[in-house]
Amino acid sequence: MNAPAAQSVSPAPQQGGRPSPPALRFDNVTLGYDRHPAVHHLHLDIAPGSLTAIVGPNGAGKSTLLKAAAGLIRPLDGVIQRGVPARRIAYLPQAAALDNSFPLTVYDLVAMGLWERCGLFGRIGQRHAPRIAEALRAVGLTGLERRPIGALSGGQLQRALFARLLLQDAALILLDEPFNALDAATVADLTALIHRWRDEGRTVLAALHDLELVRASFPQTLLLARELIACGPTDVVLTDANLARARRMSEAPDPHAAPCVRAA
Ligand SMILES: Nc1ncnc2c1ncn2[C@@H]1O[C@H](COP(=O)(O)OP(=O)(O)OP(=O)(O)O)[C@@H](O)[C@H]1O
Repeated sequence: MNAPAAQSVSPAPQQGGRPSPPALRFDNVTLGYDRHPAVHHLHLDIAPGSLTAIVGPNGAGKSTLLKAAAGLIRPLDGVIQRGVPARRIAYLPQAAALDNSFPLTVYDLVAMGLWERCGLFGRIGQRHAPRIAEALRAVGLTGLERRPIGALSGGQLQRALFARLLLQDAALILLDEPFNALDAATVADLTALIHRWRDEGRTVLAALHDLELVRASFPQTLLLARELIACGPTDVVLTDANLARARRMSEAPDPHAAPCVRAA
C-alpha cells in the first residue's frame, strides 16, 4: 500500500516557478516517550512563511509535535525534514517549563537572543545595546531592564521572552501555548509581533487553546487528537464535525498505547 500523501497547511510558495521546499515535513512520523506513542503517523508539510495554529484537546500531542519540530525529541518512527538549519529555529516552551528563579535580569535574558549570532563566547557589548533596547521597546518593557526575571509578572516575563525571540532572527518559530494566563492587552500585543514575523517571511507554529483567537488571527490550523484530524485554512479545519471528532478521539482509549514495536 502506498503511504498517504503529506497534507499541507498552506500551498507552497513558488520559487522561480518551482514550489519552495517545506519549512517542515513530517513523513509518516510517530512521536512518543519511552517507545509509547503519543501522536501517530503524521504526514504533513508546513509551508515556509506560513502562520499555523496547532489545536486539540489536552494530551492531543501539541507540545510533543513542537518539541519534535525543535529537535528536542526524536521520532519513534518516520522522518522529520527541516527546511531551515537548527540554528535558525527558535522554540518557546510552555511557561510552566521555564525556570525564572535563575539570577538573570530582563536585559540579560533578552540579550541572549543575540547569542546565536555572536557565538556562545562572543561578547554582547555596548554596540548591541540599541538593538536590545529596541526589542524591549517593541514588547513594552522599557524601564524594566535591570529587574530580575524572578520579579516579573507572568505577562511581563512572556513579553521579555518575545523580545528575546525578536533578536534571535529565527526562520522557524515554535511557540507552545504562548498566551496562557495572559490578559487581553498582552495577547493583542504579542499577536501583533507574531503577525510581524509572518510578514517578514518567517514560519510560525503556535499551540493554542483559544479557538476564537485562532479564528481571528491564525490563517492556517492543524487539528490534532493523537493523530492528525485536519489541517489547512482555519475556517475549513475548525468545523463542528472536526472538533467533535477530535473530542471523541481524545476520549476514546488509545488502541496504539502499547510500546511501538516498529520503533524498537
Ligand atoms: N515527558 C513525557 N513523558 C511521558 N509521556 C509524556 C511526556 N510528555 C507528554 N507525555 C504524554 O504524551 C501525550 C501528549 O502530551 P502533550 O503534552 O504533547 O499534549 P498537549 O496536546 O500539548 O496537551 P496540553 O494541551 O494538555 O498541553 C500525553 O498522553 C502525555 O501524557
